[in-house]
Amino acid sequence: MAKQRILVSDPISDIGVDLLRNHPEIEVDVNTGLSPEELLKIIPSYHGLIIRSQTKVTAEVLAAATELKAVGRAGVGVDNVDRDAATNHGVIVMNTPTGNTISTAELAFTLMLSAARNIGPAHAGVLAGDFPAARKAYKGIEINNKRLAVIGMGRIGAEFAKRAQAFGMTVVAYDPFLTQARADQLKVELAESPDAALTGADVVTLHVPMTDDTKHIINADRLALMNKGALVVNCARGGLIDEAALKAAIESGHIAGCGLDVYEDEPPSADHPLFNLPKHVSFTPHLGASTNEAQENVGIQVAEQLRDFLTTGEIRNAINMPSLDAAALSEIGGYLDLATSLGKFLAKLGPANPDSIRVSYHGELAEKDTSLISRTVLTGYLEAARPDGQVNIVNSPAVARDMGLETVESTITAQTEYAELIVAELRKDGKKFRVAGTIIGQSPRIVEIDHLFVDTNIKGNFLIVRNDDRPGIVGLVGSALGSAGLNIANLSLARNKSEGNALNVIELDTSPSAEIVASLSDAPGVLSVTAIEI
Ligand SMILES: NC(=O)C1=CN([C@@H]2O[C@H](COP(=O)(O)OP(=O)(O)OC[C@H]3O[C@@H](n4cnc5c(N)ncnc54)[C@H](O)[C@@H]3O)[C@@H](O)[C@H]2O)C=CC1
Ligand SMILES: O=C(O)C(=O)COP(=O)(O)O
Repeated sequence: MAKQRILVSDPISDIGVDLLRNHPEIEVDVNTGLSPEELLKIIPSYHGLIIRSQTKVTAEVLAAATELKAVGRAGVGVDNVDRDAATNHGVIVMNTPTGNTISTAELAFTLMLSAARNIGPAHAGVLAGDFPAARKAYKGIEINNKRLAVIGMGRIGAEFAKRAQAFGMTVVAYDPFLTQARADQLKVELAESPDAALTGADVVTLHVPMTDDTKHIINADRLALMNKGALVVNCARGGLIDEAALKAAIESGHIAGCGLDVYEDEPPSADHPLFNLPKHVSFTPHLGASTNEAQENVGIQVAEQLRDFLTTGEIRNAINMPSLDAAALSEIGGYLDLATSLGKFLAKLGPANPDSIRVSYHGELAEKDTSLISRTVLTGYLEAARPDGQVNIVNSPAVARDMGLETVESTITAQTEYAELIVAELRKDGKKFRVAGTIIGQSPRIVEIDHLFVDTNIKGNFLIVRNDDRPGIVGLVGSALGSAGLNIANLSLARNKSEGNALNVIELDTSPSAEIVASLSDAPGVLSVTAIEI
């Protein structure tokens, strides 16, 4: 295998970089602080890209990244990656969701306390020699017995809530994906809307991803619902807050102040409107994940994830693919080659312009997570149409969707004569065409083509011959192949008695020429000949 080249374009821990450097199949370049133009220029030669929040992985970068297979985000937020473009280009995007949870929760909590107690302005006052003036100016707010609204009760939100409860706050959460059971476990009140959470709140802290739905989730109307003298804390993403509305609410005296780690535009300019407020403000430069511990965690995790994906195909923490850890990969890995082959057989033998592609599972396989096998069948099918590497397991569902091809997966526990069976089927205008395969011993086999039982390898040069079911035709085909110097490695015959025809799956040592395929097609009694190379 040629070496996999990884570019690390934002600073990650040395331990993570060394882990990649020490792998014999990986070559790593650390090149941080690149301009967008510089990144565009060098990205075409890399298979993997490791980033934090600075590097913008735009549609333009992804279009230029012709060899790129994976982007690894050492951290949580992937709003700096054009996820749809990545998926369309077949690039997997992974993050490291757990490594910086505690650090970020701790910083957000610190920002709340700092804003409440004027730590920033008071510190500056002491250093400026204004001790008595600072003592007078910076009377604070207690958080004990106050009502905290947490918007987004995921990993960081939950850690913040635990700390707040320990400090005597009552907690209300708005998170449409939070179950009542989890809310009960966390001992938090569950609000039905952001408005309900904010009404009567003394502090709000934000822990949601930045999406079209969450942009400006904190606006003038919602700030007005909070209690007078409330605080706003944001350690998630700047765009969650309408900063102009926040500034106006603080200036009006309704909101006391804010603790912010993130800004609508980063880096913010020195004359950012919120920076000239006199008190109850605390600002940090996007430091949530910047601790020794968090950086070591996410640096190691991202390096391991990228290494494993590029060298073994294991998928962890992907945001545009189902994940597949080593255990699951070893459980279904053997079926992936079979799945590719089923897809390719469908493409060559099935009807043109089908309406849908279906994959169904019989036997024990029906109880496993088969989503990657189904994707692989689909990918094998679509690769036949786009053999230039444009389709892979990441983008095949999107490609199918764009083509209007419906994809269906089903599991059928009814037994077949095989312990496990994968059936891949194309449907068009109500008509069905199917190919089925299984693993016999250690060996994946195609065992059925269009309801006729065969037994053949999944890879090789195949000639699929349909002919009248009468004497002499197999001999005729065999001698024609022999005269063309083509050696038969395996032959599987099936007959369709009711229709009076037969199917031969002939495996050859070398691929047949177009001329021999054409001349066999014209032979008497031969109905069709298809060459498939897998
Ligand atoms: N300042 C910094 O350096 C850091 C910032 N972050 C940011 O913190 C945020 C949260 O991170 P985690 O807690 O690890 O993520 P998470 O995925 O564990 O939690 C996010 C929560 O938001 C909820 N959610 C999604 N859409 C929502 C909506 N429309 N309204 C309300 N809730 C919604 C989800 O159900 C989930 O529970 C992310 O945006 C991440 O980018 C994370 C780490 C460091
Ligand atoms: O993990 C996140 O979402 C963060 O915002 C951390 O960003 P950073 O890796 O410090 O650039």
